[in-house]
Amino acid sequence: MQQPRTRVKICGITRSEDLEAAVAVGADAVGFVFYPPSPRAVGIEQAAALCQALKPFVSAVGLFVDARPEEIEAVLAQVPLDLLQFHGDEPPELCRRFGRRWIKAIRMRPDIDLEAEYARFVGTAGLLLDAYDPNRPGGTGQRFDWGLIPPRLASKIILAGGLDARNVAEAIAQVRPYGVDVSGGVERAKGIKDPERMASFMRAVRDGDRRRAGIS
Ligand SMILES: O=C(O)c1ccccc1N[C@@H]1O[C@H](COP(=O)(O)O)[C@@H](O)[C@H]1O
Repeated sequence: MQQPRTRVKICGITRSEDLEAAVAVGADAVGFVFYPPSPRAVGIEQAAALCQALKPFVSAVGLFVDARPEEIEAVLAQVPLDLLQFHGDEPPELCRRFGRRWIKAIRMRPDIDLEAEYARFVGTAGLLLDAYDPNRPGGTGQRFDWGLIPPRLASKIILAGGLDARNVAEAIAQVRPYGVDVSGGVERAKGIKDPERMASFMRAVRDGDRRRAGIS
């Protein structure tokens, strides 16, 4: 079998130079946060302009947190998103109604039954797992217990939550996820990415891929 390549999304892009740097280091996807309380939030016109600069074969992901359907439609009318990321308490019916591919974020707590969540969100392209924080819906820079992930689901999982260049190789070797998603771990300030941190993160991901393939 081919050596697996863990897909990488760099989330919370707000500036064209950060988008270019993310693509240059090999990100498979970039994320735009349409959640106004976030320090990484972007407006519709800003995101549309950023997407124009996106190279082929790199996906644009739109992140929403319990947005109203008309707010999501307004974004979709102007921003060419490839994938929707639902990071709140959206029910499956809402996730499915836009005719776009989507992923559902699950905030991990010890009592979560991930098999049941995967069965509930029929049609999802994957489950994005993030740390649970009672006060913030995501982007907290916190990790969760990776041991809560059933190995059977690994190929459906996009691992997130407190990842950075120091821990992502171990995360990949242990969880063997389809992809990883990072925001705070590659920033120098909220919403401002650091090219060096993005490059080290990508190197660490490839290191994790070698470890998961048993090549070290
Ligand atoms: O980035 C944000 O501000 C954000 C706000 C609300 C929900 C999710 C958000 N980001 C997502 O959070 C995870 C983990 O981020 P971090 O690497 O721990 O900083 C990631 O999936 C982002 O897409």
